[in-house]
Amino acid sequence: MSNDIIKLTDIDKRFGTQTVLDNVSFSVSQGEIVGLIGPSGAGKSTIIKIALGMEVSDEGVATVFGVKMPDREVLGRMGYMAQSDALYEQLTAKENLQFFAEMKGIKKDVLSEEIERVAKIVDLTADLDKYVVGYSGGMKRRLSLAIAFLGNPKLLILDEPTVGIDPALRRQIWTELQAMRDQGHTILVTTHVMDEAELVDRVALLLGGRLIANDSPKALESAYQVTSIEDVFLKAEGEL
Ligand SMILES: Nc1ncnc2c1ncn2[C@@H]1O[C@H](COP(=O)(O)OP(=O)(O)OP(=O)(O)O)[C@@H](O)[C@H]1O
Repeated sequence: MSNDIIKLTDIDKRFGTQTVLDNVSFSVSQGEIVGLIGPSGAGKSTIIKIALGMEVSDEGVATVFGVKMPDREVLGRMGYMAQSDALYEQLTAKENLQFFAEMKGIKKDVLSEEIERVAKIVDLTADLDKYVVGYSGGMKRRLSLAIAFLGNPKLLILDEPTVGIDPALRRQIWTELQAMRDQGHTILVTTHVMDEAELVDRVALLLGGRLIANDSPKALESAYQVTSIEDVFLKAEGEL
């Protein structure tokens, strides 16, 4: 059996006359962190939405855990963090976590413990009783991330999870993502932060609607004869 957790095959996506994805095939295997990078508007969020079944491709097939998307049961098995926060601003952070935990079917007897666990990862323990309307942008991002972590899902799909988060906490979050990976979890993450792209197992570089590179950071740096993913990105962009 294949160990592809996410598998996109021959995906084309158009919005009106604009081709956003052009014959993109892409997979994420069990136990790896894949970083999806590319300039703004390259189609990263669209790939994620197609994997989740939130957008329908014009051509091609998207499966997650071997099941064609969208599928309610599969969605319940993953943690997803969208690019814009979908939070209840008039509730406290703890109430938001309680609500999403119940939606995920987390049992009442472990609820408090689970909320404490995810809040700690994103350093929100002291702010759990505050109303989200008073949260800063970075705090809202952290709360969204904590929601994605609820239930310790086997698959995490994170669209720009660290925007607005300060460097020390970003590092802490990446350490956690790598620990999850080491326990066999699978993570697909988009990022604009190039030093984060150095921390993934595989970088998928999207340019002009096509997947133009898909390899480990070290292999890409060597293929492009540069010393950082940022330079891979710049060189690839210049070559297009
Ligand atoms: N629902 C939609 N209707 C029309 N055009 C869309 C829609 N969604 C995305 N697009 C267009 O598709 C292209 C890719 O968008 P997408 O959000 O996937 O890019 P991205 O790589 O995630 O960008 P960013 O890094 O800025 O988040 C953009 O040109 C965007 O304007």
